[in-house]
Amino acid sequence: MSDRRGYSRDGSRDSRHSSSTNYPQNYQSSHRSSHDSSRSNRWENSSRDYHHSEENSKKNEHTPKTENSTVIRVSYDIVNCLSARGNAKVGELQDKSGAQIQVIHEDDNWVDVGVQISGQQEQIKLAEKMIKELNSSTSNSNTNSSTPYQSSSKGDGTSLDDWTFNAADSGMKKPKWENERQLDSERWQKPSFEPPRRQNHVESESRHPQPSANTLIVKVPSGSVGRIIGRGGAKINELQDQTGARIKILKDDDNGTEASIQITGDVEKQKEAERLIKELVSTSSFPGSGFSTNSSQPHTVPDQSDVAFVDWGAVIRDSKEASIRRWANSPKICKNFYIEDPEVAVMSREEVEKFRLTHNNITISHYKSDDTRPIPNPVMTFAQAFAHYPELLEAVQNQQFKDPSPIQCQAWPVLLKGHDLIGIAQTGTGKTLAFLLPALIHIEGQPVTRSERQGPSVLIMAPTRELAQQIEREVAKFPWKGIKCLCVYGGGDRRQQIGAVSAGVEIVVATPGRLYDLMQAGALKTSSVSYVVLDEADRMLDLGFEPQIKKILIDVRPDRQIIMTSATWPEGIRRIANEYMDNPLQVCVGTLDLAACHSVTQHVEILDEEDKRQRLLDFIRHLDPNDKAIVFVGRKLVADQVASELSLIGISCQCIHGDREQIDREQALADLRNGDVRLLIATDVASRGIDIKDITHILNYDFPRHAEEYVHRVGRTGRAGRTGIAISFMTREDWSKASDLIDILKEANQEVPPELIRMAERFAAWKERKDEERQRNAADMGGGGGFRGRGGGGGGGGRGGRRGDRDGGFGGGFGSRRGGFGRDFM
Ligand SMILES: Nc1ncnc2c1ncn2[C@@H]1O[C@H](COP(=O)(O)OP(=O)(O)OP(=O)(O)O)[C@@H](O)[C@H]1O
Repeated sequence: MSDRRGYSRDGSRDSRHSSSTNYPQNYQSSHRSSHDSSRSNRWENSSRDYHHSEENSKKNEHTPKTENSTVIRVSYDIVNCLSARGNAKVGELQDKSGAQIQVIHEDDNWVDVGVQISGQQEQIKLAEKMIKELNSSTSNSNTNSSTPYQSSSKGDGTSLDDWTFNAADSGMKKPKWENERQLDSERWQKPSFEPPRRQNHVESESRHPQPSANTLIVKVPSGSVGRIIGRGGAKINELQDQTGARIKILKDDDNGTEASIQITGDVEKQKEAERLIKELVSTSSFPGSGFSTNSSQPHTVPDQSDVAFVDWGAVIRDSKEASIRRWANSPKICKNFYIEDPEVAVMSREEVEKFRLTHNNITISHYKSDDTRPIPNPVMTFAQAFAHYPELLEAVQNQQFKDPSPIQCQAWPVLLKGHDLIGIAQTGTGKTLAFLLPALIHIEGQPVTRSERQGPSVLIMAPTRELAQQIEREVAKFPWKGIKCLCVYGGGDRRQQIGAVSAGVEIVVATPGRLYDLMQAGALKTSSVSYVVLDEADRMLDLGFEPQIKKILIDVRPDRQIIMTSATWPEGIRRIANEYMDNPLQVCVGTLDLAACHSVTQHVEILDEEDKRQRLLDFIRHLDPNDKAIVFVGRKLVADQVASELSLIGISCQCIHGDREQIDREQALADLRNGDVRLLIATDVASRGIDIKDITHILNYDFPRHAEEYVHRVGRTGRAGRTGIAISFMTREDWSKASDLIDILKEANQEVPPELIRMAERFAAWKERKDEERQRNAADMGGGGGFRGRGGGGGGGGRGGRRGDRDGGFGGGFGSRRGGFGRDFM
């Protein structure tokens, strides 16, 4: 009988292995994660626990636990706390409670925020209790602060100290290897529910003011508080980063018209923060945005009429001029190396349009409307781009590529002409080579000889170590003129990296954090850098690298050439483009909407959480021995659990996530690349850029939090013109993501399961009901205006132009994607 849930290579479901209960040979060895004895102990221990948990699950067979979901409403203070440091607290609470916790950001609600908790009843209860504790720890520190936490379910008042015991007593699975972790990490120590470090710091300062930590209290209209906090705390974090002061929302006044903002730090920082807050409040559409200050320190704070508003336009102009002055005496650089091939030059307009259309609809446009420079025609062959660099052409031809990919056809003329470029093309379509070959020519063509330069000429920034290493590997495929490339990333040997930089390299590929670190230490000089690439720029912003990127770019000469590439182009990244690029040309292949690679067949399965494990086994069972698959999960803990459980039943696999040692992460990818294992369990640390050509299947075991991540995960298969299959498990907790997924499936002409459509409809109806309820509540409160009133003009800001930025949609996780969202889940 056919197993209707099997998938064949061409994407159709088949029954090839339905009668077999054995796993393919390749999946029968043990889990290859061990490089040291402690780790192998860990897997041995987990083996015992796995069997133990199997016994438990057998015992529980007749008392199935149902997945539930509840939504509680919490204040922005709590959300700040939850989402700070890349949602560290959410990850921690999820790990501890076993529940899924998701903040539901609503566009037009500045009053409070819904937090959805899903899982087993006891998990929900536990998570709720912990959030509640979090709430009280936050509100305790906010003297006189009211407690805006409301919950639809009751807490029993058990203290957190009890929780450690409750977790064990509740029968929650806690394998031995996790206990082992308890010894060397704080993860399983008695839970501490302090707010993240920065907030903590504020609190301790406010309780015990120190001479250097001055405190300034600023009054603002209550209705403007939401704007100061920003979505998920994004604005307040930005203000803190920008000024160095610590900012805390204290409370409403008695009649709810004013709120107090506490600013801590030295006087200059306070003033700067106050000025920015004032500007923010004054530019809001809140009527009568009064503003008052009251400081515990002797410095006088002018009232509103005395404070001059900052002309940011002028500030930016000044800073640009200062930068030009700073670099005025630097040697000239050359950016235009383009000699247009005669065949390309004579292409008629119609021919150019036809070529672009038939090459996956290449579009190219000026990014800024007042830019009128001519747009170069695309090249059609490698020779048309590189005939003047025969050795480079030979290196390309050695790769046996048939033709340039569409992004390469159009990007090469643009980059060789010296323009800045925004390059958006589907996953696996050769974006790396698109920026790399012009980079090599740029390095070689500078007037200052390589030996006279003060450091590298090309900086390539990438969001993850693995992607940085992959780019380095791609560079190595094109040896030319002895150009050297170095990859630096956090987790690598810093001293060795410094030594290698000092020895002289032309290209540095780096993650922004380590790059900035080396620059700060004076080990890496950027005075000769004239070509900068931000690869997967949107992801770098998600991971909170924006401050480092900005600081790095300040230290690079302003007339440099900049390239940004990605398969997805959310709103946040446009800001960086506007700020740092010089009239870029934007090349887009395919649609600018989120689009998965069309050579991937996409399937969606709607199931219950508890059925996932079985379906995973079915999936593995139906793989061919030559297939290779990545199974994406949402959390590091789940990655470990799945990998260990598979290994225990004889299925060989590797595992990669952000908590693993760098050497293990590298080994995991190497094993998959070499075919030593054919199955990789991964978090989103592997969702971008990883280029392993023969990956045939992607399984989204946990559905991703953002539409962009869906597109990138799916893009690990079907690369460079191959085909692939992606299967996504969705549970009802993922209902907020259904609509965006439908759009992506439709765009790629994929089958849309009716169940998915119903899921999207149910979510839309729920959202509409909630909106109406909120409107009714606001009307009952007399139109808002108080702290808890509607913020008026503040709503809607920051909505991405891309679907993936929709809150309540894919972004239904934490809307604040800055400040390191992804990191703790990777
Ligand atoms: N013109 C080409 N023809 C065939 N293969 C190519 C061509 N250019 C690059 N490749 C290969 O295609 C693979 C994917 O390229 P690359 O990693 O640059 O894709 P990408 O667009 O950056 O994908 P992602 O968005 O997933 O990072 C690489 O192995 C690369 O060597």
